[in-house]
Amino acid sequence: MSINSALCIHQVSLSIGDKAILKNINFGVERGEVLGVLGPNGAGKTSLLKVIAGQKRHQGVVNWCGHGVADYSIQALAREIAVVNQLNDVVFSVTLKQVVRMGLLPHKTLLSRETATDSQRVEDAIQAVGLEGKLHQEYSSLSGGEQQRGLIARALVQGSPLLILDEPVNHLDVYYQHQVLQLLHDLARQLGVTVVMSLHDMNLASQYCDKIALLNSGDLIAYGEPEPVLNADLLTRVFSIPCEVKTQNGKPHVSFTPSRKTVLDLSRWGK
Ligand SMILES: Nc1ncnc2c1ncn2[C@@H]1O[C@H](COP(=O)(O)OP(=O)(O)OP(=O)(O)O)[C@@H](O)[C@H]1O
Repeated sequence: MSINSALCIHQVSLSIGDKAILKNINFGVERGEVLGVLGPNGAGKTSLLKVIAGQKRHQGVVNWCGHGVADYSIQALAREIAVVNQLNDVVFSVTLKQVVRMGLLPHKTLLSRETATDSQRVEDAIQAVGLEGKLHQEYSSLSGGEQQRGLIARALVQGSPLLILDEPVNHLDVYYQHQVLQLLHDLARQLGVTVVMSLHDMNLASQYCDKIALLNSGDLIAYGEPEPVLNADLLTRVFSIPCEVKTQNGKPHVSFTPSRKTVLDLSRWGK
């Protein structure tokens, strides 16, 4: 990890009450890299993304391009960092186009009007995520996967050089999982956008991420390229399920082989 990395996470810790959520995390991400944050439920993935996005008070340093995220004004931070949270951040009655248009706000003043170029940018982003037929549909009536793609379109419109996404493919079918991850990968490669996202699917992470951060109970267990991090012994230990890793198309491919025994006690639910 370099202290000079575009995104530098240095000795970052987060506690809530007496619970340590993140423990002395250190890594760096370069411009145009795609980082996948992996780990079991409760490992601290969302908390880490919120810390990086400047949404949670923490100990230690989070620098983006040499400046602490806490030092940016709210509008300057929104120009630098676009965030796609897990679904639920649009609660009022608006169309898809209006939601995506919100991505323009960090670039506008109170009095500035939307230009033809702005409008085209919004429509292009909606097209990029395959929702051009839904422009005027009420956002809340879209399916979970369509809403997710709408939020990604909003982040595209925002045009920030750092893109943070919490489980961006969670609600997507297999076709759109690959479409969205390929789009994020292309943004990184072609426009130099730095992408940081949490994922649960290790094989998607292996295919689309340059680096992987593996968290467990708030600790950074491993960090680096997919091959050393997606290691069978390590994953078996972290996820408590036997696991095998083979190489497919030059990338690690992970298969878990769970035992059929359940740890949940169903005896009280019988007749
Ligand atoms: N406000 C809070 N108060 C108490 N505990 C919290 C709070 N926010 C998060 N936590 C705890 O911090 C831990 C990490 O939560 P986080 O949401 O970051 O995990 P995650 O890795 O994203 O999990 P998941 O895969 O289930 O989404 C969890 O044990 C969670 O219960």
